[in-house]
Amino acid sequence: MKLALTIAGSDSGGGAGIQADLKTFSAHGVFGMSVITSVTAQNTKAVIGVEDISPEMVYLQMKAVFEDLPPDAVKIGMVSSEAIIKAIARGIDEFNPEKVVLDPVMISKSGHALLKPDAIDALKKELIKRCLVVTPNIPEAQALSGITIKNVEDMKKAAENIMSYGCRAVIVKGGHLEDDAVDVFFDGNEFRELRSEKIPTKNTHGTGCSFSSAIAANLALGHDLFTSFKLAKEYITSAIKNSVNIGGGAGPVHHFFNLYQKAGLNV
Ligand SMILES: Nc1ncnc2c1ncn2[C@@H]1O[C@H](COP(=O)(O)OP(=O)(O)OP(=O)(O)O)[C@@H](O)[C@H]1O
Ligand SMILES: Cc1ncc(CO)c(N)n1
Repeated sequence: MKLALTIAGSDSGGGAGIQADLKTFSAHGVFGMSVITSVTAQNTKAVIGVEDISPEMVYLQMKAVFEDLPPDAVKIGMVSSEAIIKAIARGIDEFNPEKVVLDPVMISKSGHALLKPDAIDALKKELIKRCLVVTPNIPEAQALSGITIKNVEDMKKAAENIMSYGCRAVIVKGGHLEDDAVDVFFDGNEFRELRSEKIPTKNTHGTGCSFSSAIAANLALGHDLFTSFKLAKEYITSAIKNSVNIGGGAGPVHHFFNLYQKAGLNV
């Protein structure tokens, strides 16, 4: 059994954060574990409260997991504050995971800040260099690079800039582009693009979380980074196509666990 760990915030609505990550791991047949950084009171419409877990408790959750259940890959999502970033950096340095995917979550789809503005500097200086790949969406790539992004060329410039903080690859996600959903991958040598048609739906809660968790799950399964990106892009496209129209706001993407299909059952 392969193991994957998510270090992220809890979404009470079940569509993003820890909940989306664990559903994604299960859909890939990977055993999921969690380090909770923050608890959000959230649904498809809004975030109505946020309470951070103490940095020491974030570190202790990492210690408990790594000392007994060393993960094959790690995904980091909402980190909330500089103190939590420092606790995660301490855990990474002590336990040395090889494959870390960082989704630099800043603002929820409903518009609520999930990272304190003064923590962006710590994200750049303390976390990015400890990660294999960073997966910003367009507003996050703009905030990290200082480059205004209007098209794929700008996405490439931003990816190059973010690489300078010391990760081994960057994927700038194009879900916020007007036309096709184009994601740009850069590993310091070459740029590669994966494109899918924009699916016309309001139900995209959890796309970014599920996408980065799918990359981590595929890395845990032993795929190389670009293959993991390609598989994750297929997974998220399918999850958005099958997104669920629940709640009054942006409904969640759907995660398939195909064990029933494997057993020949049609449920
Ligand atoms: N409407 C859509 N149709 C097709 N693909 C999409 C759509 N929206 C997002 N994607 C894809 O989903 C993945 C996640 O991208 P997105 O830019 O939505 O992340 P995000 O903004 O970080 O998500 P979140 O708001 O959950 O944090 C990318 O591969 C992107 O191309
Ligand atoms: C806890 C959490 N993490 C990430 C996101 C993504 O926007 C969210 N809405 N909530």
